[in-house]
Amino acid sequence: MASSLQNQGSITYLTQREAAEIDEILMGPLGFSVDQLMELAGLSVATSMAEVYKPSEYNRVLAICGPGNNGGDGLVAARHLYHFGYKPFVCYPKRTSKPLYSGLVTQLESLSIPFLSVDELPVDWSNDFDILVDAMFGFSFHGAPRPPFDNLIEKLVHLNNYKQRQQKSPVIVSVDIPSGWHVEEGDVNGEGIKPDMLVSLTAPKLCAKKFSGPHHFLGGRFVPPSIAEKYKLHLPPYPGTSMCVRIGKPPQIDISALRENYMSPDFLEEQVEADPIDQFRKWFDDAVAAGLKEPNAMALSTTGKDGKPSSRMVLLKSVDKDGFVWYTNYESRKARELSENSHASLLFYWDGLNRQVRVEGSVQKVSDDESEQYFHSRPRGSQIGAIVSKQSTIVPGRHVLHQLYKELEEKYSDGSLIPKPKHWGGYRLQPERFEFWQGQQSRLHDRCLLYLGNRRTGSRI
Ligand SMILES: NC(=O)C1=CN([C@@H]2O[C@H](COP(=O)(O)OP(=O)(O)OC[C@H]3O[C@@H](n4cnc5c(N)ncnc54)[C@H](OP(=O)(O)O)[C@@H]3O)[C@@H](O)[C@H]2O)[C@@H](O)CC1
Ligand SMILES: Cc1cc2nc3c(=O)[nH]c(=O)nc-3n(C[C@H](O)[C@H](O)[C@H](O)COP(=O)(O)O)c2cc1C
Ligand SMILES: Cc1ncc(COP(=O)(O)O)c(C=O)c1O
Ligand SMILES: [K+]
Repeated sequence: MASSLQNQGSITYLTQREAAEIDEILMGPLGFSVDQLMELAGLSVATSMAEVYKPSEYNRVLAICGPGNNGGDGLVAARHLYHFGYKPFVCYPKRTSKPLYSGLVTQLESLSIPFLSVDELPVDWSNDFDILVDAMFGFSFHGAPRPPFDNLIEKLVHLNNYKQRQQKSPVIVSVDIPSGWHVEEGDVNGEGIKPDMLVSLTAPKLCAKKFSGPHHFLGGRFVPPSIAEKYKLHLPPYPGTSMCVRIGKPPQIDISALRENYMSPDFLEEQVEADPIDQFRKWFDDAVAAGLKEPNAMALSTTGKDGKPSSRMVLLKSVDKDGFVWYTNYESRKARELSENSHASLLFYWDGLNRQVRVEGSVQKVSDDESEQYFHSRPRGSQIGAIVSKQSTIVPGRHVLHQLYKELEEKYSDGSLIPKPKHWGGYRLQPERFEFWQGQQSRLHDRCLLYLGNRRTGSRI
C-alpha cells in the first residue's frame, strides 16, 4: 500500500528519556509485551522497505542485528522480508539466550535463512548485498560502539564513500536510530553512517532531525491516544491499513526512470473464455477478490463530430450480454459527443493484477425505466447531487451548489421520493471488440483480441 503525502506539517521528536519512558508505559500499565511491540516494529520496517525497494530489484538483504531490542526488530524484519520475496541473510554476533530471541532465531533458521558470523561476511559488501539493514542500536545506545559493532559500523560508513564515487553499492536502511549516532545529537562529527532510509519507530527521536537521506518512514502503529496526548505527539496519520507512513516530502524522482517490470502468471489463449463477456466477468471477479479499489472505475473515451477525442472516468454499474452500463448527465460533454458519434471505448486498468481491458462499441441510452430504477437505488445525497449538478458547465462557485443542495435536502427531509431529473440517466455500450492485456516481464505482454461472438487472435506484443 502507498504511503500518505499529507504529512508535511510539524513532527514531534523524542528525547532519549521520553523514548525509554514510552517504552516503559507501553509494557507496563498499557499491557503490551515486548514480543508484540517487536513484531509490529519489525513488520513496519519490512513494509517500509518494500514500499521503496522492490524485491525484484533489491533482493539480497543483510540484516545486521545488535544485542538489544533494536536487534530484535531486525530479526523480525528479516522474517517478514523473506515472506515478501526477498533473500535475507542475518549477522547476529551478540546473541542473548532470552526465549524471545532464541525463538526469533529458530524461526529464521526454519526458513533456511543463513546466519553469517562477522568472519564469514564478505570483504566487499557491495557485490553480495542489495540492502543492508542496520539494526544494531536503538534508543538505548550510549558512548562509543564496542566491538564487534565498531567495525561493522565502519564498514557501513565506508560504503558511503563508494556512493560518492558513484559505484554500485547497497542501500542502507537504519532501524529507529542510525547506529553509532547520538540518540539526540545525531551524527556529531559527521563521520557516521549515512543511511538511505530511516524507519523511526513509535515516534522519531531527536537525532532524526539530522537525517538527510531520501526516505524517512514512521512505523510502530500501536501508539494509543493516551500516550499521544501525554507526550503531545504530532505524527502523520497512517494511510488505510498500512503499517508505515512516509515522513516528509518524497524524494525528487526522475520520471523517465519510473517503471515496473510486470510479473504475472501466463495468460494463454487456451485459458480465454470463448465469450469475451465471460472473460471480462472472470477478470472483474479477480479484481474484486484482490480487494482493488473501485474495480468498476473505467475510462470512457468519446469523440464528437469535430473528431477530437475526450476521456474521463465513469463507474460501471452493470455488465451482461447486452453490454456495459454507466450513469451520467445527459447534458454533459460526453452526452453531447455521444449524440454526435455513438462509437466509444472503455478502458479498465487493474493495477494490482497487471491487467488492462479495452472495450469498443456503440452506445445507446438505457430505457427510462432502467434509469429510474437505478436512480432511486442511489444514496439520497447522490440523488440530490444529480439534480443540483449541471455537469460540464462552469459554476459561479461551490456555494451555489451547496445552497441548492441544502434547499433540496430540506425539501425532501420527510423521506419523500426524489424525482429523477430528466437530464440524468444511463448509457449502454454494446461491445464489438475487446482486448485483454496481461503485463509480463521485459514488456513482452500477453494480449488477446476478441470480437464479440467470434474469437480472432491471441498475440504477444
Ligand atoms: N516503543 C518502543 O519503545 C519500542 C522499541 N523498539 C525497539 O527497541 C529499541 C530500543 O531497544 P533497547 O532498549 O533494547 O536498546 P538498543 O538500543 O537496542 O540496545 C541496547 C543494547 O545495546 C548495548 N549497547 C548500548 N550502547 C552500546 C555501545 N556503545 N556499544 C555496544 N553495545 C552497546 C546495550 O548494552 P549495555 O550498554 O546495556 O551493556 C544493550 O545490550 C528501539 O530503538 C526500537 O528499535 C521496538 O522493538 C518496539 C517498540
Ligand atoms: C473514479 C471516478 C468515477 C466517476 N464516475 C462517474 C460516473 O459514473 N458518472 C459521471 O457522470 N461522472 C463520473 N465521474 C466524473 C467524470 O469523470 C467527469 O468528471 C464528469 O462525468 C464530467 O465529464 P464530461 O464533462 O466529459 O462529460 C467519475 C470520476 C471518477 C474519477
Ligand atoms: C458525477 C458522478 N455521477 C455519478 C457517479 C456514479 O455514482 P453512483 O455510484 O452513485 O451511481 C459518480 C461517481 O464518481 C460521479 O462522480
Ligand atoms: K539502528
